[in-house]
Amino acid sequence: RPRFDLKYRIPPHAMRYTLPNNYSSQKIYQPLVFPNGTSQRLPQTIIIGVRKGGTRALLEMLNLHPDVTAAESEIHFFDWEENYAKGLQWYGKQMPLSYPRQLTVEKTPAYFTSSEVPERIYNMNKTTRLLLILRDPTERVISDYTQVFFNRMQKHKPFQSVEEMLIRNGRVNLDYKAVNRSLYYIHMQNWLKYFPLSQIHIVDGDQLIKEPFPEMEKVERFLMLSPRINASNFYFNKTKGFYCLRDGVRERCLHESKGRTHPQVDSTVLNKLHEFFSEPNRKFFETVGRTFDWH
Ligand SMILES: Nc1ncnc2c1ncn2[C@@H]1O[C@H](COP(=O)(O)OS(=O)(=O)O)[C@@H](OP(=O)(O)O)[C@H]1O
Repeated sequence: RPRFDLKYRIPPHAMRYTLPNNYSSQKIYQPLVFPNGTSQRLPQTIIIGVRKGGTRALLEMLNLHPDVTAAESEIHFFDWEENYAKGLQWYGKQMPLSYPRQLTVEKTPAYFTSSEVPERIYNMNKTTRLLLILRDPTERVISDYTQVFFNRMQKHKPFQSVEEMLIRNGRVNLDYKAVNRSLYYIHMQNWLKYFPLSQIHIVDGDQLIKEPFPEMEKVERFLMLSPRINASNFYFNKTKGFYCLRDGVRERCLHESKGRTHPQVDSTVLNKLHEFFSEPNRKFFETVGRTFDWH
């Protein structure tokens, strides 16, 4: 066995003097291996966001691959202090059982915009392959608004119109978190302090809506998975207005909270948003060396 494996068998207090300065006891994770070879492995790939980018669709589509297992719910390990404090053992226990040949993936859309997360993922495993799904920033803001609007409406809480939220004193309201989340280049810079661009695959969320298969082929290639996802895994459902998934005989669409009708937004407000995002978008394209078909 390679020598470094030893570190997983020696208790941390006994290793104090041989460990590097930046060592964190959180690095130790020992999953229980069942007789059939399955265990709850830490994710080798993480869908880091963006919120409302299409993270659920991406996770479910990736999960069609036989060599992928996905954590069902959003774990919020790296962005919620109370979870992070529970350590890697806790994180590992949130993962599905997998065979050694399988990749484990989790998605928490808030990771992308949480400044402390890149370093924490790096500390867990600097070879983690990151998936980032992005959508036209203006569309994303409106989707974000729509989600909060629905939640508040369901709870019979008051809500403001999208225009009131977006515009303050005639300008785009930077205090509105949804606007900040769409400033992709700012958040991307945090990730690039820890991960090379080659380790972050950006999925075009607008394309994933229109034509999921080619986007998923790119994801397979990035993750070095054999090409097992097929065009026949997707079919367009007219009632839903989106592609749904076919896995053998099983057909299913995403939950009704995915693909909601957005409110009609005043055209001057929309134009202001498009104008507002044009410079941040340009900076983002420059940062990642790639352009997207955004307004
Ligand atoms: N196939 C398919 N079916 C349904 N919805 C799809 C699909 N592909 C992408 N999308 C888009 O995913 C958007 C929701 O994004 P997320 O899953 O990232 O949202 S969340 O942050 O987890 O709440 C969701 O945003 P809204 O349209 O605003 O509801 C969808 O546009």
